[in-house]
Amino acid sequence: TQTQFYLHNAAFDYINNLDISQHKAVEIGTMCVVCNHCSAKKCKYEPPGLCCNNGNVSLLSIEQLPEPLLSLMDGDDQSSHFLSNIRKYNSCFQMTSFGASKEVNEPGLKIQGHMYHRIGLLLPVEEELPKFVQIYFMGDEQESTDRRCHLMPSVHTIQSLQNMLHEHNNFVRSFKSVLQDPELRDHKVIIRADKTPAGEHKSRFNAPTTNEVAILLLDQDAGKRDIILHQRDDTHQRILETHHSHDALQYPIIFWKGQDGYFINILSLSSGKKVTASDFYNIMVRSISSNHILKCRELFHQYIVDMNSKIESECRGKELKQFGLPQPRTEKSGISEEVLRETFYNKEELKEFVASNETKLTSDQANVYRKILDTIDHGGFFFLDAPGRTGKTFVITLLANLRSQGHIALAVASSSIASTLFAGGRTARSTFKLPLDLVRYDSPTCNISKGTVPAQVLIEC
Ligand SMILES: Nc1ncnc2c1ncn2[C@@H]1O[C@H](COP(=O)(O)OP(=O)(O)OP(=O)(O)O)[C@@H](O)[C@H]1O
Repeated sequence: TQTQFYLHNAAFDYINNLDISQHKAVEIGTMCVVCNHCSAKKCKYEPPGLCCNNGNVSLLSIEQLPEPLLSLMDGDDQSSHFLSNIRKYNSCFQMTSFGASKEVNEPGLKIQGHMYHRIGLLLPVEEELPKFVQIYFMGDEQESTDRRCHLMPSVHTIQSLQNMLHEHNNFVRSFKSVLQDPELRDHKVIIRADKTPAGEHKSRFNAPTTNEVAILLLDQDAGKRDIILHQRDDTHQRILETHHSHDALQYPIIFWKGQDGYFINILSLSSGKKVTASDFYNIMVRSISSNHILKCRELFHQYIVDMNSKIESECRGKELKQFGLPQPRTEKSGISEEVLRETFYNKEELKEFVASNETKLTSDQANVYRKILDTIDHGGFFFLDAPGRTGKTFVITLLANLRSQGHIALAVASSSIASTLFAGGRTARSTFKLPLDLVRYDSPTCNISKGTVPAQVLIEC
């Protein structure tokens, strides 16, 4: 049936309009299991250690929201309007831009490729309207509200959220103090990617604390992963997903205080091992009544997609076994890349090719072809010589017959150009590791050691 066929290689060939959960072999189910340690919600078959690693990772308790956010999340008159438009409200206050390498033009949040966030200048360049973080520093409170109301025309809510962030958000407060100091106006501001709070050792905690947020260093040397904000130069910087300030700069409605998100050096309290992004965010979305992230509707969806991309980017370069996936077959497991290269032909296609071309052989060609094939089992040497354009290459390509039966047939030629005549063709020099500096050796030998994979390939061919 279509669904049986569909699951084969489904992860590599995603089809948007097929509902994979309908397949009888797929059970996603509801998130009906709650972890005893961290209260994270999980699906039935997710392992116990998936969230907090059986209590080994713990995050700080969630602080109560300040007003007006508390009422807006918890059902005052404005609440339903706010929650229905929460992504728009967040965009009014986000300090970084949100982008993807490919956007899909469909309703809802649909993107493809990599997601990224960029941050620009603290102050707008001349004749440009302030945007993102610049709106916080427009000078006049009313002007900032008006600018934000272009995006979300709800003056009262915008104004009260703006006041809340000016009062509570560590980034806004820190940036403001830099901008207000005339002596610092031409300095760049660095938000360090790796930091240890003054007087503390980083292994003391396994969750970032709010009072270490927004460490701003002026005009020091910046590392590759640091965020640099210029006040004057017209530059935009892409923020790495694994920077601790990434989440707070993009989601001020969720991280109203500028709290840290995941960063790559968080250590587990008990084991001292590094906490992964996946551990961190599984606990972030834990089910406890005070967890306002779960109430953020579309903003929560965006956040989940964004954090998933962060987890994926952290996974790049790791081994499959770390995710419980089967390892590719390697040299140690008996089949190496070299053997795979010589056996990875589509046998059915080759059989068709051979069947349709064998019948075309002239009697002389067929004679040569049969003689070579008959010698395969006990070995032999042949030198095929005939006038040009009489079909020597044609006969040799028909030795695809061997590959169609799963045998190894190495196609080698003396030059690279000649080797392109054959499928899988390589130069004799590289295939047999022929020594090039014949002058220096009395009896030069090929550099293929016994018991190695190249030797195995030659033995099998
Ligand atoms: N029996 C055959 N039936 C159909 N086409 C053939 C046959 N033998 C050879 N050809 C075609 O004739 C052309 C020349 O053949 P091929 O390139 O194999 O000759 P060659 O002897 O290798 O030439 P050269 O010595 O110049 O390299 C090719 O297009 C090939 O497909």
